[in-house]
Amino acid sequence: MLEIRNVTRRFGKNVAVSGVNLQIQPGQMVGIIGRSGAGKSTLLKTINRLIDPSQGSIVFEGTEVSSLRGPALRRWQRDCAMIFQQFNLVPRLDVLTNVLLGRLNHRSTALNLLSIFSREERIRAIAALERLDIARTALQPAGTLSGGQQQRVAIARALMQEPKLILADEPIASLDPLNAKVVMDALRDINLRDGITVITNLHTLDTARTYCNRIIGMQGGAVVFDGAPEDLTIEAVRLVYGADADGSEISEAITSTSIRPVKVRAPVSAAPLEPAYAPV
Ligand SMILES: Nc1ncnc2c1ncn2[C@@H]1O[C@H](COP(=O)(O)OP(=O)(O)OP(=O)(O)O)[C@@H](O)[C@H]1O
Repeated sequence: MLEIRNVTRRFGKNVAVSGVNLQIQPGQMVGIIGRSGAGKSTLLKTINRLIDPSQGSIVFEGTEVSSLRGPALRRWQRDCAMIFQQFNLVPRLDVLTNVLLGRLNHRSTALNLLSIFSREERIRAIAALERLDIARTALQPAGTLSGGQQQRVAIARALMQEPKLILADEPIASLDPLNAKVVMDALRDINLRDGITVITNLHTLDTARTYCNRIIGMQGGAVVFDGAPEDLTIEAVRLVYGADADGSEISEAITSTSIRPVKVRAPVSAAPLEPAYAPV
């Protein structure tokens, strides 16, 4: 179990995450929603220790990960794979090598310096690519792939880490609806078949409702909603997102980052990943 105990993170005077307490059971698929600046990314990054909490602690299976250093911290970051909106691949390296980079924290520094990967590691990397239906791209430079394919490479790289947790920071925010569905389906498959806990920031409510069995809503750095998708009533949504400044209805395709809502044309439930937003 992952426990976030009274975690606060400040940047100067700005409180990005404020007194967050959460317990996340193994195997959950958790969606974090909230407006831009609500603290979603900061919370995920404190779990992975890309950012350290200013106060509070994070405990995983009885180990306080918020105080780990050196090799123990690297082992935690291996157990806790991270997927980013912008994929974070090495564009000039081929896809297979990008996936193999997921093994780095499993190996000695010498092997890493020599970039020597075993036959078994290569077979596993190809199997991960096959699972995500992109094995045919294995020898292409990662930068030549579409956004959806690159995100699938990033997921294959995460799988190579053999993680206990996958943290995904707006994994579909840069993708078109079809690729967004492919990526979310892949994360759900990993969650269901491998039992890996997935915690993902999402910028649309309908995606959170469709894929997650628990939704956490953040507002001003604090958790203001924590429950099942069916408990996310319109009142709860208003609590998370606040009342719309222009008085327009909050839509299921409400966004948190670089995209802003426009007047919605049709009930979104009919088309879960249909975008009802326009690029800024
Ligand atoms: N490295 C940083 N230095 C200073 N302030 C930061 C830093 N990272 C985040 N913040 C601030 O912390 C607050 C929360 O940011 P965060 O990125 O966690 O929000 P978010 O909910 O993920 O937003 P978005 O959906 O836009 O990514 C914001 O006010 C942001 O400006």
